[in-house]
Amino acid sequence: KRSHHHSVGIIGAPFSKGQPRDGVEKGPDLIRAAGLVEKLKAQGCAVKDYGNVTFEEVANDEPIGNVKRPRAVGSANQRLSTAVHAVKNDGHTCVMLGGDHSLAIGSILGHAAAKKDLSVVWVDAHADINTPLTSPTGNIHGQPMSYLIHELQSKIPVLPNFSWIKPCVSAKDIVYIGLRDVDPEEHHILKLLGIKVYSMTEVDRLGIAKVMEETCDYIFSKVKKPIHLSYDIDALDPSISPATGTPVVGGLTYREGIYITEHICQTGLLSAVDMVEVNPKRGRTDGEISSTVNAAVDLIRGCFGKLREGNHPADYKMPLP
Ligand SMILES: O=C(O)[C@H]1NCCC[C@H]1CCC[B-](O)(O)O
Ligand SMILES: [Mn+2]
Ligand SMILES: [Mn+2]
Ligand SMILES: [Mn+2]
Repeated sequence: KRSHHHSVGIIGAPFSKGQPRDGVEKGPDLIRAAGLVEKLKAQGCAVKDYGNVTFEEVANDEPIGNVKRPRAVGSANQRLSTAVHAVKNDGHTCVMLGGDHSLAIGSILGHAAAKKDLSVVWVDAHADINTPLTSPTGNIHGQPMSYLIHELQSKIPVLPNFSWIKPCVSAKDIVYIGLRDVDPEEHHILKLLGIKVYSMTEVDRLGIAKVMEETCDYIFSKVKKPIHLSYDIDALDPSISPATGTPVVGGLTYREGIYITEHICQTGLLSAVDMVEVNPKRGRTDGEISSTVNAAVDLIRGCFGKLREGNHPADYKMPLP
């Protein structure tokens, strides 16, 4: 039995109520259908697919203030956090397939329940750090980080089905990569908390290799913490991943996106990864959908050792005549 460098636990989270567009709940099964499990096994990973989380129907989920579908989002994330906690307790690196980015609430909290001190690398066109009171849309996929950060808790109102949520990440343990569409209120929060941000300007100025070098120096500067990588597919340029809810021009190239996951992998500290916001209904052609889904698969493969130079098993022996 070949030794496995990576042991992967996959959870599907077919959930869309953190935002208004149908289709993103199809992400998990589309990513599986593109061969994620088989491809991870082919590159030497041990893989266990835990299936999809089932979410309860919530009736009369009226907005609270302008916060939309709070009860469904709170309930879904509580169930997801339980599932992620179990995967971590089984000793795997957890892969959470979304679904919209509100699911990072449950993914990060479930991860933190198993590994108390986390660093978060958030790869996204967006900061997703609006509070319920600053959000311009009320869509919770634009807010997940606000519920998780210790320093923001005085700004968070009580919401139904959110009482189980306790902050688990410090501002100093967060790095953003890929930002290019940030609300003014979010920008104020990022500056107020002094959160490390590599926007697309820094990606252009420094180059992705320097961004990743600095990211790792920053999050490991004091003590090495397990990494939670939360990857919104809309971090990539829409020329690569158009089938998503909130595409923004001027994104990461496919190569930059892959470099991020290759680099995170080689730290040996990746403990959980989210791959969210793949929405087939936002692709205008089958080609746009497959380009988006295949990018998601390739990014995850980069998290678990796939290298563009090639790979070969440690125990490989050339055939002899
Ligand atoms: O808070 C919001 O609704 C908006 N704020 C500015 C960016 C776009 C949108 C949030 C997008 C959420 B994401 O990153 O999960 O797609
Ligand atoms: Mn986004
Ligand atoms: Mn996002
Ligand atoms: Mn999105």
